[in-house]
Amino acid sequence: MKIAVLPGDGIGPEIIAQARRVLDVLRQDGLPIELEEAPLGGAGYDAYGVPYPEFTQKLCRAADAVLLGAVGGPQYDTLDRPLRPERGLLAIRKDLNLFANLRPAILYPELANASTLKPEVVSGLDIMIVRELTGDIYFGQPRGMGVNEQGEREAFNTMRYSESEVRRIAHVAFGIAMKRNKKLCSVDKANVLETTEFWKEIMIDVAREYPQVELSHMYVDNAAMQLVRNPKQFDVMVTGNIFGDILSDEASMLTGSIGMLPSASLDQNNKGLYEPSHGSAPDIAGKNLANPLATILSAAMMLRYTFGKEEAALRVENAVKTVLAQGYRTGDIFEAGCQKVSCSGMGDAVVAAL
Ligand SMILES: NC(=O)c1ccc[n+]([C@@H]2O[C@H](COP(=O)([O-])OP(=O)(O)OC[C@H]3O[C@@H](n4cnc5c(N)ncnc54)[C@H](O)[C@@H]3O)[C@@H](O)[C@H]2O)c1
Ligand SMILES: CC(C)[C@H](C(=O)O)[C@@H](O)C(=O)O
Ligand SMILES: [Mg+2]
Repeated sequence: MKIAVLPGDGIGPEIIAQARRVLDVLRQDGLPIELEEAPLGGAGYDAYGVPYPEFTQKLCRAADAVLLGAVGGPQYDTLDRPLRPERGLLAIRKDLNLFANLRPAILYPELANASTLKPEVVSGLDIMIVRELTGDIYFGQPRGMGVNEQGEREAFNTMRYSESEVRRIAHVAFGIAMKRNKKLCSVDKANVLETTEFWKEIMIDVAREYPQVELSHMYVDNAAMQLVRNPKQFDVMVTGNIFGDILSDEASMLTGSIGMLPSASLDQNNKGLYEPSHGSAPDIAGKNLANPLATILSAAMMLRYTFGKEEAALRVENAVKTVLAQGYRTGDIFEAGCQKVSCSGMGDAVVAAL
């Protein structure tokens, strides 16, 4: 089980350290886990002058899976655009063809009060957001900044999807829906954007191969509203890169915190990159305050999706449930009556629960 570990920037190294401790326990108990670290993002720029250095590329291409902390930080925001940390993240996703991003928003019952919604609206929440990750306005050409025909400065990006890109993510989403409750909601803006009208058309076409799945469609603005009105109407949601980015951050708060939302980014063969959905949290970086659970839960997703180690994945997820039931909380999910712990303190608790 060859895992490339990319701590990245900001809180990245702190949360990755805790996930590594979890993997160390599993290794001691017999899983043949091999970990090797490399820099990505700002750390890549600092070490090699580019956000996705060749050293990192080689390691990640040779690995079975990649575990990533987060990238980015204000100190890098003034770099030339291609050198910015976030470009390193986009580059590795494209390089490894990680087109299917799974972001499960699950409410642990102990965190019902941490959710921004009333407990009765979110209790039992379990949504899987399937986000297309290597297309859309993130990658569409042309893009850039320049001067238009009138001599005025302008900037542009292109929302673009090919048929094969939409078909393959549709199959992933329908496949997941088949294993769950056979309900899939495709989120688009087909009333305005050709790209997503096309998306919707292809979703309807692929649906013919999955007659047991009930496919519905929703405009993204309504979906954003419905997620905070009545989120339990959703089971699996499938959407494009930018809508999925935004809706998954929104959904994270239904579960109590962005620090609880893991993710898997998969290629056609379940090789994957696993990372929390949040960023490098510069406001709390270096203070041992970050919630490491999204990263630890991402490691559990890695055990499940890339390595097929369902039992080990459940063991990690159950350890997370245990520490929440024991009352351990980092600041982002803290409530009166619970025990406040640091990032490493949460790691201690998870290791003890394992
Ligand atoms: N996948 C990634 O690596 C990724 C994702 C999102 C943003 N970013 C980058 O991260 C930097 C900061 O972005 P941002 O501030 O918009 O988003 P962010 O997710 O880093 O932070 C948003 C808020 O959530 C809090 N937060 C995030 N993760 C947390 C955790 N584990 N525990 C407790 N609190 C947590 C932060 O303290 C902050 O208040 C930017 O450079 C951005 O581009 C990277
Ligand atoms: C940092 C950024 C490139 C990234 C994205 O937009 O995909 C992040 O917000 C995420 O959700 O993983
Ligand atoms: Mg995001």
